[in-house]
Amino acid sequence: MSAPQVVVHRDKELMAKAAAARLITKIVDAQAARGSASVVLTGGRNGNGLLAALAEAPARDAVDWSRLDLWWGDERFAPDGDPERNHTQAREVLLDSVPLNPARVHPMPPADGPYGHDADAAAEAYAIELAAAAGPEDHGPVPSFDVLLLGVGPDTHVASLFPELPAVYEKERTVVGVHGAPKPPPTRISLTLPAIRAAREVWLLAAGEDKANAAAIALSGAGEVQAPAAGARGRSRTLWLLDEAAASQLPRGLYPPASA
Ligand SMILES: O=C(O)[C@H](O)[C@@H](O)[C@H](O)[C@H](O)COP(=O)(O)O
Repeated sequence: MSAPQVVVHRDKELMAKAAAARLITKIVDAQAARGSASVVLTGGRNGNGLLAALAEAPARDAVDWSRLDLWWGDERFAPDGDPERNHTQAREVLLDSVPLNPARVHPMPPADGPYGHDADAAAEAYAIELAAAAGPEDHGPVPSFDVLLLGVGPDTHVASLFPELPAVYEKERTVVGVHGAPKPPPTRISLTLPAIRAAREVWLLAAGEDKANAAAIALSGAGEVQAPAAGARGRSRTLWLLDEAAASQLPRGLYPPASA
């Protein structure tokens, strides 16, 4: 597992733009090297902020959108099209305005789909879909995602893995149903830490004063059960993208701010 790198930007707007530019380059390079790219999206303000910046990026269409595989790190278990769903929000800010191949876009099952209101069955179905997309060169029953994006909660949660709740202890399954999440809605679907750690690169996004404590805890050696963000590591890279407010409690000696 790669040790975290930290890049600090002046504010959340610049962080979103810089992260979008970084993601475009990563996707273009992966497509040049392997013919396609795979990215795992995250929900929340910072995750959607990155997608909105991507939609406006001058280099946006350097990406061959038809050869991009999109997955989700977590989902609020709500009916298809519900404004609360991460998939709905991603469509609104970016996905509906770029020429993706729908067969390569993999939203997590909605609550009114084939699994009804059974989040655990929906999670199992997504795990099967991931396993079907994995190849012999991949690390376990998930594809080797080029970039797995994660927003970070003020309690250090990532995806829908909340401190000390059952999902963060999962070591075998790649996708689980989440019940009683402290961040509404209470019922969710989430990749587990083993699935997150199969990614080539994991990028964690945190902006704002309310994330400063979480970033400091996760980057100062906390355990993954108490601080799930601390367990979100990529195989070859773990990158924290912060604004100055979210970086304000980091031990300066460890992570001097990079260029703003
Ligand atoms: O479904 C969700 O809510 C997200 O996937 C969640 O993990 C989010 O990324 C964090 O809670 C940070 O959210 P903010 O960026 O809005 O603080």
